[in-house]
Amino acid sequence: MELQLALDLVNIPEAIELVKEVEEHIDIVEIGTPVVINEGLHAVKAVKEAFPNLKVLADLKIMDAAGYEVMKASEAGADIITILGTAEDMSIKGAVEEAKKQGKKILVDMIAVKDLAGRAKEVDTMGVDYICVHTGYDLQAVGKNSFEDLQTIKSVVKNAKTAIAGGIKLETLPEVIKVNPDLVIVGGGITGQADKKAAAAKMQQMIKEQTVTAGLS
Ligand SMILES: O=C(CO)[C@H](O)[C@H](O)COP(=O)(O)O
Repeated sequence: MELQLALDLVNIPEAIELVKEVEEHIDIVEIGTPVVINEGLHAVKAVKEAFPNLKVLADLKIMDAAGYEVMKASEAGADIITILGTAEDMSIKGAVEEAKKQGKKILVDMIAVKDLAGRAKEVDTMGVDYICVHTGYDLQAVGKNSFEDLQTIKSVVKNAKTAIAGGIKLETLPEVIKVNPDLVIVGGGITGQADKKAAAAKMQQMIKEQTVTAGLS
């Protein structure tokens, strides 16, 4: 099980400072959609250059022109690129094809997918690397989370790795990791803490303990 730090509300220098604090406790840095909107793919390039040993995920939430956008993110140094589960099958297949050409990975974000089990089964046949349940900020604001959705995809996904994002905090992490996703994505649960390093370290420790308990190490 891996830990991904999501950076959504920072500029490039702030992103680099933040990652410096927690780099030893995370596996993947996400350049969040708002950062890409504000800074462009320069943010992906700058973070990858500053931390070549960390994987960088570009949260483009691609909806169309997938092959081209995967190519541009790959050129900027992204290791993993996101596409929406609500995109056309042809777009998802195009993203996978380009990612394979570039030696990169595709994460499908299932935000706003209505038939989660059905769509997860379909997407799982398309060669994607990760399928991620996600409660976005707008639904977090009304008290929603993706914990049950994680169980749903765990029961139907046979090929891809599973991931979860959206409002995960230290207090709710145990509920998440007991379902054994392959990837846990945390933004505000680390970046909103006064001691970010301690929060990331604690989360990493809890994930490692669960991975050993489940015999997945
Ligand atoms: O993709 C995102 C928002 O669309 C966020 O990066 C993701 O939800 C993780 O951040 P947080 O833990 O703060 O919810």
